[in-house]
Amino acid sequence: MAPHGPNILLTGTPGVGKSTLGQELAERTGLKYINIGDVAKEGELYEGFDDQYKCPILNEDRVIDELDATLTEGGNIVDYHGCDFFPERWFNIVFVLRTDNSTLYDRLQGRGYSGKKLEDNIQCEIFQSILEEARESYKTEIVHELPSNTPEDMEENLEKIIAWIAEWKTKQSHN
Ligand SMILES: Nc1ncnc2c1ncn2[C@@H]1O[C@H](COP(=O)(O)OP(=O)(O)O)[C@@H](O)[C@H]1O
Repeated sequence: MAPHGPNILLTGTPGVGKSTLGQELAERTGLKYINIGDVAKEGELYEGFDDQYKCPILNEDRVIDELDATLTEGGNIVDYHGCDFFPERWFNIVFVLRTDNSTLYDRLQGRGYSGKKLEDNIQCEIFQSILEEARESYKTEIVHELPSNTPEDMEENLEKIIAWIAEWKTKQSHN
């Protein structure tokens, strides 16, 4: 039995609610919440700067090296707006959060996004780019979409994931 619990990936376009859900889920389950953006910032795991988006470029290999031991142990909730560079073996389940365009637009504007950055993120959601990325990177049966528009959605998502964790643990104890 894996004593630390499963590894869960929360992914989706920026602003869909990954960190809000992930932090609350960690509080309720005792799993460890890992925000890839924060890990990169703390360890300065970057390789250059993106002039168009005015943000540093993630050094994906260094992020993987930094987290591999923790993820191999299990019991983590990982939050990132991308999913194709993580080792497939890291995750037991992948949730792709989805938000309606107008709601996402308001959230990103509220966060100070504007111009091309705002439009590109809305397009990313319209084209369901992250959902496709997840389906290409993991077994489709472990990839699940979750609506993330309202506080009620968030509560339902929490309950759904907590129920899944309980089921996962039961299965582990029978192995
Ligand atoms: N299910 C939800 N219903 C309403 N507001 C939400 C929901 N999920 C997130 N939010 C709000 O949307 C904003 C972006 O959420 P955040 O968790 O930072 O997104 P992400 O981590 O995906 O970038 C925050 O202001 C948060 O309070």
